[in-house]
Order: sequence, then C-alpha cells, then structure tokens
Amino acid sequence: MIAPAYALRDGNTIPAIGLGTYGLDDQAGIDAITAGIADGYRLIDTAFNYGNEEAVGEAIRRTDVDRSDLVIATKLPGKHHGFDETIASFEQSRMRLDLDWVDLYLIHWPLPRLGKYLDSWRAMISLREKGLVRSIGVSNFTAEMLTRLIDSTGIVPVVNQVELHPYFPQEELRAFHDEHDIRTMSWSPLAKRTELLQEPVIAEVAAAHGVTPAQAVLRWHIELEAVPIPKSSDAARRRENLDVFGFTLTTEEVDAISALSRGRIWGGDPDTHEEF
Ligand SMILES: NC(=O)C1=CN([C@@H]2O[C@H](COP(=O)(O)OP(=O)(O)OC[C@H]3O[C@@H](n4cnc5c(N)ncnc54)[C@H](OP(=O)(O)O)[C@@H]3O)[C@@H](O)[C@H]2O)C=CC1
Ligand SMILES: O=C(O)C(=O)[C@@H](O)[C@H](O)C(=O)CO
Repeated sequence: MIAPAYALRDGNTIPAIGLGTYGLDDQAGIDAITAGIADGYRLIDTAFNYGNEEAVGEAIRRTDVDRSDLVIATKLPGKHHGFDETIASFEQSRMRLDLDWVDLYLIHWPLPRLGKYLDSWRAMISLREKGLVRSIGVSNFTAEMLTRLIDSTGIVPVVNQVELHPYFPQEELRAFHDEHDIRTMSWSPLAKRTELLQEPVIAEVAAAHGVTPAQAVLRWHIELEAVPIPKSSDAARRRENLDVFGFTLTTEEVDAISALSRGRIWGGDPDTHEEF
C-alpha cells in the first residue's frame, strides 16, 4: 500500500501518512523501519534527539526503494539553536543518516525563552538554498511564531508538525495553516495509545466501516488533510495503520470524533516547553 501524496507550497510532495520512529532504535528499530518501507511507508519521521538517525540511515541503505521516492524528515534539537549551530547540527544529522540530502528539516521546538529560532530559520533557508535540504519547516510553532518567521524572512515553513489527535484537534492552528498553505503534520496521532482507542465514538465509527479503532482515528487525520505519523514497533500494526485509504468518514463522523476535544494532554506547550 503506497499512500497518496500532497503537494507542498515549495513544489515538493509529502505522503499523506508517515512512520513515526521515536523509540525505534538499535537492531529492532532498523528492522522495523526497513519493514515499514517495504510495506509502503515513504515518509519517515526522525529527529537528532531520538538518537536513531543512524538506524534510519541503515534502514534506507537496506531498502531497494529508490531514494527519491522516500521523504526523510529530521529535526533540529533545542541545544543547537542559532545560525552556525544549526548548520553544524544539520551536518551531524546528515552524516548520521548517511544521506546526500534531507527531504524535510524541521525546528523541533521553538524554545522562545532562548530566543534563537529565527537565527535557526535563517540557517535552514541557507541549507535549502545549498540543496542540502529539499523542504524546510517547523514543529510545535504557534501562529504567532509562524507569523514572526514569515514577516522576518518572507519564507513560509512548508509544514508545522504539532500535537494533534481527537483529544486535541487544533482547529484554530489548522485554520491558520490553511490560510498560509502550511501542511499540518500530526504527532502522537493515536494519542500514544491512551484510552482514545477505547472511546465509544471511535468504536462506533470503526464498526460502521469494518476497521480497527486505530484505523478510524488515522482516517480522521486524513479527512482533516493533516499528515499523521503513527509509530508502531509491531509489523501488523504498522500495516494496519497504513491501510486507511480504502474508506472515508462522513462529515458527521469526523465531527463526532472531533467532539472528543479536551486540549493538550502532555503539557508540551510551545510557549514554555524546553527541549534541548
Ligand atoms: N515533533 C514532536 O515534538 C513530536 C514528534 N513525535 C513523532 O510522532 C510519532 C508518533 O507519536 P508517538 O508519541 O509515538 O505516539 P502514537 O500516537 O503514534 O502512538 C504510539 C503508540 O500507539 C501504539 N500503536 C501504534 N499503532 C497501533 C494500532 N494500530 N493499534 C493499537 N496501538 C497502536 C504503539 O504501540 P506499539 O509500538 O506496541 O505498536 C505505541 O504505544 C513519534 O514516533 C515521533 O516520530 C512524537 C512526539 C513529539
Ligand atoms: O519528538 C518527540 O518525540 C518528543 O518527545 C519531543 O517532545 C522531544 O523529544 C522532547 O521534547 C523531549 O523532551
């Protein structure tokens, strides 16, 4: 199963679903990511701070899928904010991944107290101009922070990867993204397998379509046109998560799932969260 892809505002494309890799490390991680690519995942999400860029690189080397058919996303850690630090950190990530280019490079968290994300953004623009990165974006940015990047540089991030699941549907931020043609990516799209998958409304929607609760939730992301990046260390669950393009949800079903909204669930507030 190969997922459809969206066009990004810079002319590149991004698959409609990807594989999250936080916690997929070492040999088991290499095997999981390699198998995920073989099963059809074309977007792989990692980060400097996941400590698994080498594992992602090894999985890419093992697969016979053409490199240009893969979208490899990694992220700048808070400890490397700043212009020169960003250039150096990117090179470390690229070497660990063992890649000629990275498809999507994101600022992992804005760290407004540190006050350097704009310097990092300028460095990312220069990495893109040098052809080392195909697309640049951010993660965990608010509308105000996005506005600052855009007003200061004229360059709009192509994606903003944020906490997004039925408990936190991010309506306002998604509307802002739509206005600026920024693609939303959903981190922890299954809400880290909390009680979400036991919610009666999820069970009802899943039963109506003959799919699993996780598939109903991931299809909800697809209906929102957000790109979910579920992580699973289990081969059957990875395949299940990718298999969400054979059915659609009605507007009423989407709204019923969105009504589970209750706010952020892990305290990762971009205005205060410190990730180094
Ligand atoms: N930019 C950022 O700040 C952040 C980015 N991320 C990214 O998002 C990715 C996904 O988020 P994550 O926090 O891992 O949470 P997810 O919402 O993807 O949930 C992962 C959990 O759900 C389980 N699971 C996966 N598939 C199924 C299924 N079909 N049925 C039942 N359970 C399932 C997994 O268990 P099992 O492995 O046993 O299948 C695991 O316990 C991360 O890996 C990372 O790449 C995450 C957090 C922050
Ligand atoms: O991206 C992830 O998976 C995270 O957990 C991030 O929130 C990040 O690694 C972090 O903030 C650690 O404190």
